[in-house]
Amino acid sequence: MNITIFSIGKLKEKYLKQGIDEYLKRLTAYAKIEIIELPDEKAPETLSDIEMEQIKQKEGERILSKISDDTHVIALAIEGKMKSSEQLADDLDKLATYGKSKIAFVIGGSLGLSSDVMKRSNDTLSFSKMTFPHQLMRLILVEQIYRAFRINRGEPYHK
Ligand SMILES: C[S@@+](CC[C@H](N)C(=O)[O-])C[C@H]1O[C@@H](n2cnc3c(N)ncnc32)[C@H](O)[C@@H]1O
Repeated sequence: MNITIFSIGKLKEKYLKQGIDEYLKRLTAYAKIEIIELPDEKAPETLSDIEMEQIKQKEGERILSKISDDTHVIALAIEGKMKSSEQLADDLDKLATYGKSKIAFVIGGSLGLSSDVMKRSNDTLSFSKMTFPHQLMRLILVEQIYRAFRINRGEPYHK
């Protein structure tokens, strides 16, 4: 399985980078996984609704230009579907069974994902009603992908 995580904005915090690198290393035993970081648009504090939409639109175009038609896209969104770790594991297992080998997870920038990205997405994933910073979201996501593979292989992992 080829998993790509598209993420808007730079990863700046060293402690998060170390955590993400650790899970990426562990994941090499299960899948080909890479993170593609795409530049964010400057978003000053005071923006009109139209300006916010334009920013999301531009960031969304950057994401969509990198995604091939045969990719199964899962958008991370607060208002997305909440799933257990076992459900995510089952989703990945089913995708592999049905021959879907290219999976993309998409993490938005400070304003979230554009409507075009949401439309292109085959599924959505919410990690709760809380808002997480995109950098931390990456770490949580790679841990959950790792957990999913461990569950699917029946391998022990701390509960
Ligand atoms: C700082 S958040 C954006 C917040 C923005 N106001 C919104 O409503 O989407 C940056 C990105 O992290 C991801 N994210 C943050 N919290 C999340 C959550 N609880 N569940 C799923 N994704 C989340 C989403 O992809 C979001 O676009």
